[in-house]
Amino acid sequence: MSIHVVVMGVAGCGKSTVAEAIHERLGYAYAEGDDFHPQANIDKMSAGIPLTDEDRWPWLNVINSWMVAREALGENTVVSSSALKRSYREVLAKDVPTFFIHLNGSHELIQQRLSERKGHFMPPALLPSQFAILEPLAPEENGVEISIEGSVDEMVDRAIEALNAYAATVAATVAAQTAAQAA
Ligand SMILES: Nc1ncnc2c1ncn2[C@@H]1O[C@H](COP(=O)(O)OP(=O)(O)OP(=O)(O)O)[C@@H](O)[C@H]1O
Ligand SMILES: O=C(O)[C@H](O)[C@@H](O)[C@H](O)[C@H](O)CO
Repeated sequence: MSIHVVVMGVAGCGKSTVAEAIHERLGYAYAEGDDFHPQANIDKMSAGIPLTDEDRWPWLNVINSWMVAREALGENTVVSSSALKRSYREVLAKDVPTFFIHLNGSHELIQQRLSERKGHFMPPALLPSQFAILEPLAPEENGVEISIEGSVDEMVDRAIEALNAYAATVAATVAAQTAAQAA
């Protein structure tokens, strides 16, 4: 069983930064979730208009298909995707065991990081609309919430520590299944 990670949270929380670090440090196949948006979605956000559920379903399904294809190849994956609502996460995790890492921080901190970022289509003015629909992970969902406070290295270390703990539980489950089959 492969491991599939979605790094989630509102725009500018650090998803790409953390997902790239997981790719670099652990070798998981990596995709930038924004690259799967149809051009119409990018145009809409660039114009300062929040996406609707209808805008997001096709995008979420394409990301899910990407993960399902890699699961079939036995690859581990990491992808950045805001995954703001539980219903979105259910689409992402369809037919593939998915671990969510929610990067959480204050509106003020993320607004500040967004306003300092250069060359990205997402206007900082859309941040309130992202927080307005954000549904944090429920206890029964497969994932963890980590703080984005501090340096990039501190944030990445927290994410990798959480992922390693999850990977250990997956390895233990696989070992137990193998032992049961051999018995
Ligand atoms: N811990 C941190 N300390 C300082 N700056 C950070 C930290 N984490 C991320 N940043 C910076 O904040 C900005 C947003 O990070 P990033 O682009 O990774 O977020 P994102 O969630 O992928 O954004 P989007 O959803 O818009 O694609 C970037 O300029 C990044 O370099
Ligand atoms: O669901 C959404 O509204 C979008 O995915 C946004 O979150 C952006 O794509 C991303 O965060 C880039 O800033």
